[in-house]
This record gives sequence, structure tokens and C-alpha cells, in this order.
Amino acid sequence: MTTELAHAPEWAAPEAESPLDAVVEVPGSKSLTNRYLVLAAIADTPGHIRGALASRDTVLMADALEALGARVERRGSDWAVEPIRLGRRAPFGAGPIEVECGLAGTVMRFVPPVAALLGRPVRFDGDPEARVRPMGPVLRALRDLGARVDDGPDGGRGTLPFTVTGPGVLQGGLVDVDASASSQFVSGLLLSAPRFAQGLVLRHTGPTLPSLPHIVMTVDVLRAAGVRVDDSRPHIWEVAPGPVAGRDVRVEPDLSNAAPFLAAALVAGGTVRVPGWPEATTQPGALLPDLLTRMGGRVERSADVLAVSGTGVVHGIDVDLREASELAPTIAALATLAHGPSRLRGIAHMRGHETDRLAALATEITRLGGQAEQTHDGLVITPRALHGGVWQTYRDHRMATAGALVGLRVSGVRVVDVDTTAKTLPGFTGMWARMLGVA
Ligand SMILES: O=C(O)C1=C[C@@H](OP(=O)(O)O)[C@@H](O)[C@H](O)C1
Ligand SMILES: C=C(OP(=O)(O)O)C(=O)O
Repeated sequence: MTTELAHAPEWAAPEAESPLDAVVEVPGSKSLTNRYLVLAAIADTPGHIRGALASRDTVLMADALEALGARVERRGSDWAVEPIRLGRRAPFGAGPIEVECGLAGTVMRFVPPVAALLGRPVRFDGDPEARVRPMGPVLRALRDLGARVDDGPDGGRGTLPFTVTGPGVLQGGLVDVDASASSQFVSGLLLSAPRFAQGLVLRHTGPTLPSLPHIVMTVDVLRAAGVRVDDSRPHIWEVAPGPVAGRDVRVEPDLSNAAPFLAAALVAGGTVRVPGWPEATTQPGALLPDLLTRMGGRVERSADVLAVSGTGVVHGIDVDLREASELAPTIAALATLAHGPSRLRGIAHMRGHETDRLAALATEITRLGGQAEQTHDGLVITPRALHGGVWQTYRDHRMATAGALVGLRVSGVRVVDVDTTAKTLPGFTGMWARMLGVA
């Protein structure tokens, strides 16, 4: 967990005064926008992304790909992509290209394999908090596949900053990756793999694998772009070398960003509706209807609208969230307001997210008088009467939305640096106020 911010502004989280009756339009998925961007940047023909999320993480991705030679023309949520002209030789002696990752896991894990396709050094760095996020397995894999990676003295730090220099044509082939710290290690390598001379056979070697739906999402978008992917063997993915089609795609709403709004209906009572809910999706938010039902909500779907209703009574839950750790801060906030105890399991890797989320949640819940203990792979939360106070967010967008959720019920919660939500959801406080009818 990184240090608390000394002088960051505090946002008085509004309490819910009455049951909700709201429609919340949620912008596009971060994970899909950034996958579509990477694939469009290495495609053979131009692409078009409609309903793109315009947030810090996706702007960083577009800027990173532009630095590598793509062009991303952004008009609102309509983004047109001219791919990188791969194979064109970089000017001799040209200095390194600089890529700024911010705190975006998708940028720091998905872009280095693209950089390895160029014959020119690309230097990656990011926020101070990003310099502790795990990268080692990606860097080792890129070396094994034929790129040069400089990440500091003594065999490398395995974190940002680092420099990737590709050989011009990356051979690819067989590589072993321990992805127990992040599924993004797998997704990043798979996304660029159709451009490796021999494609890629990636074997996951670690004891656990988080966020499998996000790997399924990667396979799905690759196939939709005409790439052959064999995922028939557990924990082995094989990507054939070949063309990548530039496509015209529409991004689904970000279901993980819908989570705090839908959860608000359980806390405040009433109903929250999210339009555009996909019929089928690879987003981990697909688990929300089940999770929110188990915690006391009533979930209904009519056409493309998902409606969640609540009574203000929240049930505790015992749940393995390894497939959907993005939802864990929302579930933890709900658990803090529940009638019975909760246990969240399978999420040890969240210690390497934007912040150590297990420590951050336990600290902030405890600060407001709640009881939350870390286990080896999650949290045990025992409801207690809470009081108002400061809720630190550690530059983590999902800590901020979790604080807002607690503040619906607990008077006087002050969320520090709420604008950190701009990582994936600019305008969060306005959306929250509109949902509450106080905008
Ligand atoms: O590939 C992706 O788009 C993501 C994968 C997951 O990462 P981890 O496997 O590191 O949890 C998820 O938590 C993150 O928000 C987005
Ligand atoms: C873990 C997350 O982000 P990132 O893509 O930076 O890993 C997240 O959004 O919950």
C-alpha cells in the first residue's frame, strides 16, 4: 500500500436520503477499449472503435500506441485508428521512444510486446505507485522470445522503468510464464503474438491464475480479428502468426464500473437500471447479477436494461472472487454494511493492483470503526456500527468508489482524492449525484 496523500482534497460522500430510482449510463469498458486499441495498432488495415472509453487509462494507451507509430484520431467516444507500419526500419541511431504508463496495468503489460515488434528502444515508466506493480514475468518472456530488456542493474528489478528493444522481427515460439500475479501477463503477450514470426505458445506455470475471464476476453477479440487461437488445453494458449483485421467495433459498457451504482440500490433501497447490458460478455461484471442477488438484491433484465432493486438490507457473503477481483472493492464495501459476516477469497493478487487493495480496504474499513481482517488470500469482514471520517484512496479508482458506497449509509465519510476515479470513470461524482437525485 502506498502512503496516504498529504494535502489531497476531500469529497463529502453524499448519504442516501431516500430509495433510489435511477438510470445510469455507464461508459465503455476499459479492458475492451484497450484491447481493441492494441489490436487496431498492429492490424493490416485501419480500424474504428465506437463507444470507446475516454479515461486516463485509455488515453494513456492511445498515446502509447501513437508513440510507437499508430495514429488514434479521437472524437468523443469515436476513435479511428491508423495502424503502426510494422516492418519499416527505424532511423539508425534514433533515441528511445518514451511510453508513459501512468498506473495502468493494461498499458504496462500490453504495450511492451508491441514495442518488441519495433527495431528501436522503447522506454517505459509510470506513476510512483506503478513502479512496484509486478512486471517480471512479462520482461522475462520478452527476453526469451528474442527482445532485449534493460530494467536496471543486478539482473533487473522486474518493475518499471525498463527499456525494450526488439530485434526488428521477433521470432516468438514457446514461452513459459508464471501469471499468478496477473492475467495481464498472458493477455499482453497473446495480443501481439500474431505478429511474432512463429506466433506463440504460452504456458502458464504458476500455482494460481487470476482473472480468467479477462484472458477469455483476449482470445475472443483476437479471434474476432481473424487470428487463430487454440485454447483447448488448460493454461496453454497457442496463437498462429498471420494477419490481423482492422475492424469496426462497438465497446460494451464497463460492467465493473457499473458495480458501485448497482450495489447502491442494495444499500439505499430502490432501483438502479443500467442500459446497454450485453446479452453475453467476457467481462467479469457478468458475475454481478449473481453476486448482488446473493447479497440481498433483486435483479431483473428487460431488453438490454439490467435493473437491481434493494431494500437496504444487505446479506453477508462467502465468495471466491479470483475471476472478478475488479468487483472485490464494491463487494467489500457492501459487506461492511451487511447484517452478517463476509469472507472474500482467491484475491491475493490484489496486493499488486493500483495499491495493495487488501491492506487498503482493511485499513479504511477499520478507520471508520468497522472490522476487516486480511487473510492469506482475501478479507474477512464483520459488520459493526460505523462512524464518519476520512477514507483514503491511495490513487486507486476502486477504493474511491468503495468509499462512496459506504458513505451512502454512514454520515460524514470524506473520500480523499475522489478524482482518482478518472483512471476509468471521469465524471464519477456527477454520475453519483445524479443517481441520488442531488445533482
Ligand atoms: O486484462 C484486463 O483488462 C484486466 C485484467 C485484470 O487484471 P489482474 O489479472 O491483474 O487482476 C483486472 O483486474 C484488470 O482490471 C483488467
Ligand atoms: C486492477 C485494475 O486495473 P489495472 O488495469 O491497472 O490492473 C482495476 O481496474 O481494477
